[in-house]
Amino acid sequence: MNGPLPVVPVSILTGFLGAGKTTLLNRLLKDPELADTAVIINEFGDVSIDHLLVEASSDGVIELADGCLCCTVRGELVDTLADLMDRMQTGRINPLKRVVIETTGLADPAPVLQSVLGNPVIAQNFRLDGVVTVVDAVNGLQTIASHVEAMKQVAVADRLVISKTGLASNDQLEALSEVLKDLNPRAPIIDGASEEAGRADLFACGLYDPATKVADVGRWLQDESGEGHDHQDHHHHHHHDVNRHGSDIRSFSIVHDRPIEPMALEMFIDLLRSAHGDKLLRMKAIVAVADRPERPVVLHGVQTVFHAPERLAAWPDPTDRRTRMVLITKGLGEAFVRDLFDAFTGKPRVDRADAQALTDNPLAVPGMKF
Ligand SMILES: Nc1nc2c(ncn2[C@@H]2O[C@H](COP(=O)(O)OP(=O)(O)OP(=O)(O)O)[C@@H](O)[C@H]2O)c(=O)[nH]1
Repeated sequence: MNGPLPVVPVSILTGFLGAGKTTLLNRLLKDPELADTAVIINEFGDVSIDHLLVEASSDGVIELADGCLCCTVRGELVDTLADLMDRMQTGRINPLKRVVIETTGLADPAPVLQSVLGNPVIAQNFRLDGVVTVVDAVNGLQTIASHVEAMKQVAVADRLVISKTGLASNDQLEALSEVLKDLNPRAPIIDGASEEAGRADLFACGLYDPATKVADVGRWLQDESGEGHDHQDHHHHHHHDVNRHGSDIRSFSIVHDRPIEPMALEMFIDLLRSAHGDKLLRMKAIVAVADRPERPVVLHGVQTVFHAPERLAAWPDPTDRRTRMVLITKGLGEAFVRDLFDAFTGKPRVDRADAQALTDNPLAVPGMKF
């Protein structure tokens, strides 16, 4: 038999909704240095899209679906790490050089860190080596000011990567850097567009040390280490984990099985963005568009910013060509968005306005002008 396996470094990739975690990860995974890396991704919502968009060979990506890593799925993370160790020990997988955990954008990082730092079994086999936090240059300031999770993600980081620098002004970048330095004076700030951000050693930060962070970090970790924490309470209630993040935050999805007319899609997105963008924390979709249904379009909305749509060459899973849309909203109800979608995609209901009525009468929906 072989001797004990070396302790595997675990890195955490975090950052608020839509900051650019998956984009950065996809870039990093091209570095051959990350060949023997297991990636654990976690997303909100009952419809999975992320795993379709991470460009790694599928056996390296483990998905923890449905729920947020800092809440319901925390136990699942510990089980997954234990299972990886078991598979290495029994030779079913090659020894891993590293594990990368990509958290959901709403994750409070403290319980995630505590899962690795504070669990005695996990700590025997894994060590926390690097928390990398992605901050969006356009929305970052606003997001840190309004979401405590985003602020904590910055404070716990070993390295801060600013994404979307090309979309922001110098003033925006300077103001953001000031805030980042206040919250986390020791973490280097790296331009996401730089070569440095794309190299595997971004993740290699050395053993995680809360003492190098602002004093609050130690306290957050301490708070999470107690047993009987109310995370358990969320276990049996689908969607309830979202409530940890504020009672007006909702995650829901829309699935549609017929291709959507390009114009209808554009109007739906336009209206959602212009009238309700501030309430739309995140929108992610893979869409069958009627002009070329065999080549789906991927859409990303992050607050009022909608990124350029991307046409995929083919469906990631050819057996499932349904349009899938995941939304995370704050103060914007599921029924409202669903009705709007139905109105534009030609599923009128007897008691509700259909698309024609909506476009004939711009006052029918506030803010709509075509
Ligand atoms: N222009 C530009 N766009 C970016 C950059 N990074 C990410 N994006 C875009 O931002 C959108 C969201 O990026 P993702 O990588 O999916 O963000 P995420 O943090 O993984 O999102 P969640 O998992 O939903 O929290 C996508 O449309 C990306 O193409 C960047 O550096 N520049």
